[in-house]
Amino acid sequence: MAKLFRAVIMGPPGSGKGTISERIAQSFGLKHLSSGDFLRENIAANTEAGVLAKTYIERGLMVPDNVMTRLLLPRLEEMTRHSWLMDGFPCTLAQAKALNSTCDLDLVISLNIPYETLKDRLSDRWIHPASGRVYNRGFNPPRVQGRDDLSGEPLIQHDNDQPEALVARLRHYKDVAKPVIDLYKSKGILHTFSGTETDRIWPYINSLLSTKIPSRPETDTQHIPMP
Ligand SMILES: Nc1ncnc2c1ncn2[C@H]1C[C@H](O)[C@@H](COP(=O)(O)OP(=O)(O)OP(=O)(O)O)O1
Ligand SMILES: Nc1nc2c(ncn2[C@@H]2O[C@H](COP(=O)(O)OP(=O)(O)O)[C@@H](O)[C@H]2O)c(=O)[nH]1
Repeated sequence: MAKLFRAVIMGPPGSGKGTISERIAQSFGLKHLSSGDFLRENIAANTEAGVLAKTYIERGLMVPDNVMTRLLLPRLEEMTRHSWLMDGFPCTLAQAKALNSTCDLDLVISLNIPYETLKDRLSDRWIHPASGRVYNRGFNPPRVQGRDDLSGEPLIQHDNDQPEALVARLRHYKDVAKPVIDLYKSKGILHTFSGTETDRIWPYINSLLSTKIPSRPETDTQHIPMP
């Protein structure tokens, strides 16, 4: 079996983690795991962790580390046959240490995007709340304005994506992410990408991953029978 590949993508809100994760998943056959998606699934299924997490998310707060690790680590432990890319976790040092005790990461991508760019993107981010799919009127507009492409349901904007909330969110990100970034730097697995446009950053990420993942993982490869 091809060697499994485990990666994490980090960056402030609006840096393009979700957008780039989708491209990586498509190009390299990794499973895109998202902490936000796990939380939404657990909230929808009314699990114990989901009910607890909801009380924090509704107040615009981060979910406590012990709830996040209780929720995510068992899911990762189950993924013994898959290569994956995790988006949104770890975001604190405690989460990173817990992840470290579960698996060895091959690579960490950190996105470094200027404040003005984040502000512009997030003030125009439209979200389909049930799925977490995101749109941006300039960059990837929905086919029908204000509606999700797949379900046709209405899109919403989050108050905390608006500029008034962004400075505090970014300050919080910088404070909690710094020790995580330092940890991955010391392990020699951190790769930082800077820029204002996803389309210009993507080729660099693509070529880095091409050197690390020689072929699509076996589990995702289609076997075409010989004629
Ligand atoms: N690793 C985590 N630790 C604690 N709370 C988390 C974590 N990941 C997600 N959450 C919480 C806080 C978020 O408000 C909520 C939804 O997450 P997510 O869908 O990633 O949206 P977000 O809009 O806050 O992130 P971003 O702006 O970076 O995309 O879940
Ligand atoms: N204008 C513009 N918008 C982008 C670009 N890359 C991503 N976006 C949009 O910016 C917003 C934030 O991207 P997202 O992937 O959700 O970032 P995340 O918060 O780090 O997961 C979304 O509305 C994306 O559609 C870009 O290069 N230019």
